[in-house]
Amino acid sequence: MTAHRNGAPVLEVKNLSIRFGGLRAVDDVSFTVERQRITTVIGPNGAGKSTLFNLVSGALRPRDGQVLLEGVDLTGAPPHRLQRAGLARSFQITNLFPDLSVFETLRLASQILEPPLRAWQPVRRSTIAIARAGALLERFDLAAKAGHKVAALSHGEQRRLEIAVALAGEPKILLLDEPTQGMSHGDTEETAALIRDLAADVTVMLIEHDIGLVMSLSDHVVVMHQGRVLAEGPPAAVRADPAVQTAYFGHA
Ligand SMILES: Nc1ncnc2c1ncn2[C@@H]1O[C@H](COP(=O)(O)OP(=O)(O)OP(=O)(O)O)[C@@H](O)[C@H]1O
Repeated sequence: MTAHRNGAPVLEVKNLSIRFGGLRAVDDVSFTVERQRITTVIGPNGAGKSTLFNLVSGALRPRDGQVLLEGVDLTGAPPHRLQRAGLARSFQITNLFPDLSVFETLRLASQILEPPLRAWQPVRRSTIAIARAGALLERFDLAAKAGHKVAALSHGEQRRLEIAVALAGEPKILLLDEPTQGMSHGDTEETAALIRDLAADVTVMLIEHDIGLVMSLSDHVVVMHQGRVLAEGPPAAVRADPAVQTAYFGHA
């Protein structure tokens, strides 16, 4: 399977829908994520952004619609299968193990690159995973912290490590759920630069509330409102859209 299989986009979401009781949390949502572009999903609280991410990453099964990764229908596939197929997700809530070292965290995350029959061999022989962990330490400027426990890292370093963990398996698409949430201004700027840098290697799709960041970071913006796609397009065009002004910014 080549990276450019059939020339299909990295991710296609077609008519995706889910209901919680009577609530149409995601309602007939369709859009395309093109390769090596940063696509951002925005929308007011409760618009359905997290639910959409849960559907795309396999945490929830849709009632209707399809999720295609490079043209392959993976609708309803469990998260581990989507991960093997090249979809990685980094969570809003820090989900690192505080007592593991930074290096061990990255080596474990890179274990997916080892051939399946070698996955359970003694870890010192996991040469691919060890090499990948070393490269990630350099890339994410964490080499000086390799032996430190995750708990000893600053908030910004932990977020960098989370992104490194998500990239460890060399995914085709990386989903980031509010990557700058709770960060100081300095850490936000640093993370934005990191995401821009990442986009050269991997397609990025994110949920982000910081509208300044959305405007400066995104190639494509999808605006959700009440479970539906209200508008999509380049950031400036979306921001100027009167329907978006009303629904999202609270004025026309
Ligand atoms: N498991 C669930 N059961 C019932 N209702 C849910 C569930 N998950 C989400 N919802 C509801 O679905 C709607 C969409 O929620 P969702 O979390 O996807 O919105 P969001 O755009 O991510 O919001 P926020 O910006 O506040 O995170 C909301 O009304 C929410 O209360």
